[in-house]
Amino acid sequence: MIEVQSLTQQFGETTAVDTVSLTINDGEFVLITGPNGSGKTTLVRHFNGLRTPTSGTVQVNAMPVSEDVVAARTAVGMVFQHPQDGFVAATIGADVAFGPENLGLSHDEINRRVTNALAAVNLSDREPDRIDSLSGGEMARVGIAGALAMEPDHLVLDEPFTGLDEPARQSVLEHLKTLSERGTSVIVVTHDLRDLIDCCDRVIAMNAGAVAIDCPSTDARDALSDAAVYVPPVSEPEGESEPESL
Ligand SMILES: Nc1ncnc2c1ncn2[C@@H]1O[C@H](COP(=O)(O)OP(=O)(O)OP(=O)(O)O)[C@@H](O)[C@H]1O
Repeated sequence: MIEVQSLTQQFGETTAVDTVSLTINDGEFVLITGPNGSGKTTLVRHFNGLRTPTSGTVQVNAMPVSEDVVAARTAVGMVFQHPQDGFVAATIGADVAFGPENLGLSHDEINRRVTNALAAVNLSDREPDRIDSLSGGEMARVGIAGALAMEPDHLVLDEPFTGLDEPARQSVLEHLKTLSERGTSVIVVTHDLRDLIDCCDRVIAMNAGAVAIDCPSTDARDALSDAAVYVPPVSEPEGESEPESL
């Protein structure tokens, strides 16, 4: 469980996160949406201690993040945009294996995790390929695979679908649904609600650092439409979405 209590993050005059309290239960699939600059990324960076709160607390699995950042980083996997900044190895296979290797797992277990993670992002059998030969979308998929291979209790993905083609998007989405059904909390920060809204359990919309909407996914279309957030229909082709506003 991730519990956020009265979390505030100030950057100079800017209040990026404003007194946010929320709980994310094990196995919940949560979308966090909202306009640019509404505080989504700053909020989720607190889930594994990448930021220090101005005030308030975050607890992961009942342990304050500030008291055990290592435990929080083990429990909460993060996938950010620009994964190339975090690559540590020359090939896809070596990079995805790097995290599990550091957990001291057996060779067979590492292989199992790498194989599953690469299958989830449609990169099966690409272990030997050099990272520096990949396209942007392929790099994004390797970044996701690296986090999946860690099999964290909670998985946070910030705009994970940017640059992914539709088969890769569907494959990752299916994998995230399965993870959540098996008890992993999945938290996706996105502007691209499309079919995600029908796959998740809950939608949180932020505005000006605060939680503006927090509702079950079944109520989300009405709630977001009342708040003037544009939700494209499921069948709408890519590229025809209008920007959302809140
Ligand atoms: N390191 C920082 N230093 C100063 N201001 C920051 C920093 N990080 C974020 N901010 C500010 O905090 C506010 C919230 O930013 P944040 O990136 O959390 O929003 P977001 O909802 O994730 O936006 P986007 O949809 O554009 O990714 C913005 O006004 C941003 O400029």
